[in-house]
Amino acid sequence: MSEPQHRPYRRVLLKVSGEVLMGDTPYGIDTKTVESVAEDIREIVQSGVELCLVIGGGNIFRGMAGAAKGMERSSADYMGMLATVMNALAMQDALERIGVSTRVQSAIPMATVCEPYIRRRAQRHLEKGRVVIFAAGTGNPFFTTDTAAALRAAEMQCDALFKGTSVDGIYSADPKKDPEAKRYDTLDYMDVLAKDLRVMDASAVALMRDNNIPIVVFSIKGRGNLLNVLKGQGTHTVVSGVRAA
Ligand SMILES: Nc1ncnc2c1ncn2[C@@H]1O[C@H](COP(=O)(O)OP(=O)(O)OP(=O)(O)O)[C@@H](O)[C@H]1O
Ligand SMILES: O=c1ccn([C@@H]2O[C@H](COP(=O)(O)O)[C@@H](O)[C@H]2O)c(=O)[nH]1
Repeated sequence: MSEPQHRPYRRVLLKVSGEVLMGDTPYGIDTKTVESVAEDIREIVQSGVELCLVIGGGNIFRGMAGAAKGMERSSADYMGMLATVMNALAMQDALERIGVSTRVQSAIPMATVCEPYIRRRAQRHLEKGRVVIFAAGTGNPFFTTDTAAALRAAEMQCDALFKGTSVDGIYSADPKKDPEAKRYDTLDYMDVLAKDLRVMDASAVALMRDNNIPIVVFSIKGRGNLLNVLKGQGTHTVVSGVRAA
């Protein structure tokens, strides 16, 4: 497999898997894990990268899980979106405690808690060096935070979408289920879609393909991984329009 190509990124959207924020606990927010991710984020903000964040909600609630137990899907999805607001506030708190200036913007307006999502305002925050945390996904049920991350990455004209998750890249099959699965260094958008490699929603991958924004999948579990991957080092998979040789 070829070495991943490094290109400098000026503005990045980082999607953090909600499940990672559980740390070793079975549910919810592990403060130490949130603090560790916050330290990683501070490092890359200090390196001059403009950073926005989308955090999943899988550590608290997923709409599909509620629907599987008989809930109306839309109501369950709104609960999932509210879960992402809790994660966003936890991350904001951890970042501000270590001196990183942040704003939370929610796709579901909640005026007493955070700003509503306003695209031009978010861009201004980024220009000023603030980390913008986009909460409540897209604000619509039947979507996921992967799609929200892709949507905001396109709106913010990001140079890359980083997906920080619990696996260190995209494999030929789910590595948690298939120990024989092989990791790719690079992939074309179409490969991910055609091979049905389910590390990220197909709608998110298609949106990134249409806007020619590379996706970088890496494990955010190890301290320092984010900066390494940003430098083009460490283990990760880059998805772009460039097919591997
Ligand atoms: N081909 C594949 N390569 C790598 N990972 C895969 C693949 N197929 C499925 N996966 C799974 O995808 C998951 C990565 O997605 P993640 O858990 O971050 O989901 P998410 O829904 O975005 O996050 P959350 O809901 O926790 O916020 C990993 O747990 C991994 O086991
Ligand atoms: O745009 C969106 C984003 C999310 N949801 C709901 O939230 C949960 C948690 O998000 P994950 O991406 O699974 O971490 C998701 O399962 C949906 O129920 C949504 O409805 N719309």
